[in-house]
Amino acid sequence: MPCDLILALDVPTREEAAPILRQLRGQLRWVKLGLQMFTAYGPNYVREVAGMGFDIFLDLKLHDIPNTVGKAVESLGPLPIKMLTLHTSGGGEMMRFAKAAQEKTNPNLLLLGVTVLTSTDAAGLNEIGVGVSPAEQVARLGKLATVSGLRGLVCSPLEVELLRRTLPASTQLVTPGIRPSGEAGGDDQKRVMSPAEAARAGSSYIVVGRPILKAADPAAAARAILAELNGA
Ligand SMILES: O=c1ccn([C@@H]2O[C@H](COP(=O)(O)O)[C@@H](O)[C@H]2O)c(=O)[nH]1
Repeated sequence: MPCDLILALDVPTREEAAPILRQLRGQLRWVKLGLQMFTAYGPNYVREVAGMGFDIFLDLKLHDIPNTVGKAVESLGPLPIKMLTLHTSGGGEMMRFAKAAQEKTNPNLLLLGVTVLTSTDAAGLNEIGVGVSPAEQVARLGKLATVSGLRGLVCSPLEVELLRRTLPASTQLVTPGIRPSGEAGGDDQKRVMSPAEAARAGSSYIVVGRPILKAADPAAAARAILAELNGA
């Protein structure tokens, strides 16, 4: 199963983003715009990056009452975005409202349900009153998202094999928590794998931010990961 790279463009300014996008144009297909860039520059920046030829994953992780999330999806629908996130922990009704709004405003948009953040481990789940392992919670939320109409999930690559055994084969599994060493350390990501391991496990897409953005040559780091995926 092919696995593509999504660059998480988590930088403070558009000036910092510009040379990276310029150098990767034509080589990288997907760019993820998240809370940092969207809160700074808003919908116009989404249009601008899409206009450069990139496919846009808008990672806003919506989580609110069903009506509010549905209305937010309606407002976002006309944007040139191909993926949009919401938190599955918002519940089945919230996801159904989001799905209905997406079908109405942007039928080709893939809604992705975030299961358990890759920065959360068993202790982190326990801290918020969830007494099961990350894998069990991901399986539970993944099933809820699927019966609520979502066709894609965000999870750690560590849970991909488990989800592939239980969910429809067409489910798109998008996995952040990618570290080229394959090991967590030094930052907030806890449930991690290397790019090649994540691809072999069955990820549809991997999401990589800091390992590319903090490299001496970000464009070269992105190209190295693309090559690693091609060889996986
Ligand atoms: O569970 C999740 C969901 C989303 N993310 C996002 O992915 C990138 C990862 O960035 P790195 O710098 O490679 O850690 C970031 O934008 C997160 O908001 C995630 O990490 N985990």
